[in-house]
Amino acid sequence: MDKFKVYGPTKIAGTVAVSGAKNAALPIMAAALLPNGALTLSNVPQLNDIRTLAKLIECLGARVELDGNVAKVDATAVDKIVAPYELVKTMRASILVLGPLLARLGKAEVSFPGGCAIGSRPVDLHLKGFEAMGAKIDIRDGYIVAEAPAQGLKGADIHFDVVSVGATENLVMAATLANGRTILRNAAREPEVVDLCHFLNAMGAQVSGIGTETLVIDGVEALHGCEYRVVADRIEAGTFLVAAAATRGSITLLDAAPETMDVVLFKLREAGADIQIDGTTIHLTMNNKRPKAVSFVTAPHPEFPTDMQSQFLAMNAVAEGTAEVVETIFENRLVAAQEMNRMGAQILLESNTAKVTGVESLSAAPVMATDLRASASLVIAGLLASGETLIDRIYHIDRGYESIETKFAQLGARVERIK
Ligand SMILES: CC(=O)N[C@H]1[C@@H](OP(=O)(O)OP(=O)(O)OC[C@H]2O[C@@H](n3ccc(=O)[nH]c3=O)[C@H](O)[C@@H]2O)O[C@H](CO)[C@@H](O)[C@@H]1O
Ligand SMILES: C=C(OP(=O)(O)O)C(=O)O
Repeated sequence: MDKFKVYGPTKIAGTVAVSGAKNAALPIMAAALLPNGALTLSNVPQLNDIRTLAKLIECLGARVELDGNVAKVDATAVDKIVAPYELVKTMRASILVLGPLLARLGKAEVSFPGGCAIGSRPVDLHLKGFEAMGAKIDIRDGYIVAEAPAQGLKGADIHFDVVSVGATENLVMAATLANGRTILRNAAREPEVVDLCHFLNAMGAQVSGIGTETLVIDGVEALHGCEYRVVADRIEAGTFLVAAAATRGSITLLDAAPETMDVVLFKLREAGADIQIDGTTIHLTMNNKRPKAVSFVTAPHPEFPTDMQSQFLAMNAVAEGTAEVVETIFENRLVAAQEMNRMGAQILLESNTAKVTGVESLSAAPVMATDLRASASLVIAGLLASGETLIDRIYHIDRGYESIETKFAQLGARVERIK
């Protein structure tokens, strides 16, 4: 299993380009099962999760070509309905083939998904939504076995009890080819959901209310191929900005989507960062100052994203003052705190709250990455610590960050992969 050796302390300084968003590219590739005709997707990040999803849609009968950051997909011949455990187990987003398969072929058998161990992550909202559209759902041998009525899924008025990115995505995809109108209430408004909806419309779908909590989808007969560019990754961008802020450094991010990052930019400014935005370029400098501790509560978009919580925890660990970080989305997502404490941080965990008292500096220790963003936060902690921090289980990072060690090298930091 690969490890990272991070050399610290170091200060981030330099320019780096932001990749396409993993969490937009994944649903978009699942939605690529919907149309008759060829698709060309650009700005697709080169990640293990993308390769896994490519394999998954290939095994359902799609033709997929991954070439650098371009994915060509032709799902005209899709005819298989089983998404097998071996592919689905590593990745949460695999559940997103369920909606497109049901809409396109009227049947699907999808293994229960894996993904980061950040909580129990049920899929009840997805299944309830499909049932409201007329599907029959059974659970057999660890698989979700779903079947649409003979005449196809029917439009429905669905209210989500909890805001769910995945359930919104799955249902919006299924609704594009359903009979009649579907209304999704209390829908997720994350930029990745917005990007998926724009992609669906580029293929001829009729989705309105995009970016609001009520999505209205009028089913169409068929979707067609198109060319589409995936939105920039706001979480990758945020991760590099926090690394710069925590290390009292400066950074220029190219190809970013600052309009998707309001609350993160706001919190970084509260921490003392000087941030300038020029189109898709973001400049941040700390003017060599220590960051100030910032408190926040994670919640669905447009509130503070849970996927940025651990990185801010690392910054708070060395910030001036104290902060309270409350995680409301996933019950097991503050685990990086314990690893940071082993590096000298002072973080007190009480249920879903982390109370952080900033210390002057951290010291290197062997640590274990337990999920994707926790891993990224441990890299940031490693940059802050004096000595060589060895991070185990970095396969999580490879699921979600394109060439992270190369990008850190461009920023003057030494993050070495040990095979
Ligand atoms: C591949 C992808 O895009 N992953 C993102 C997606 O995950 P994912 O789509 O899994 O997250 P959801 O938005 O669905 O989860 C939000 C909350 O709803 C709960 N829930 C969800 C579905 C369901 O059927 N029942 C239920 O109770 C979850 O347990 C969680 O507490 O959104 C999360 C929240 O922004 C992000 O952290 C993940 O990075
Ligand atoms: C939790 C994440 O990913 P996944 O939903 O794929 O586990 C993430 O991107 O931070």
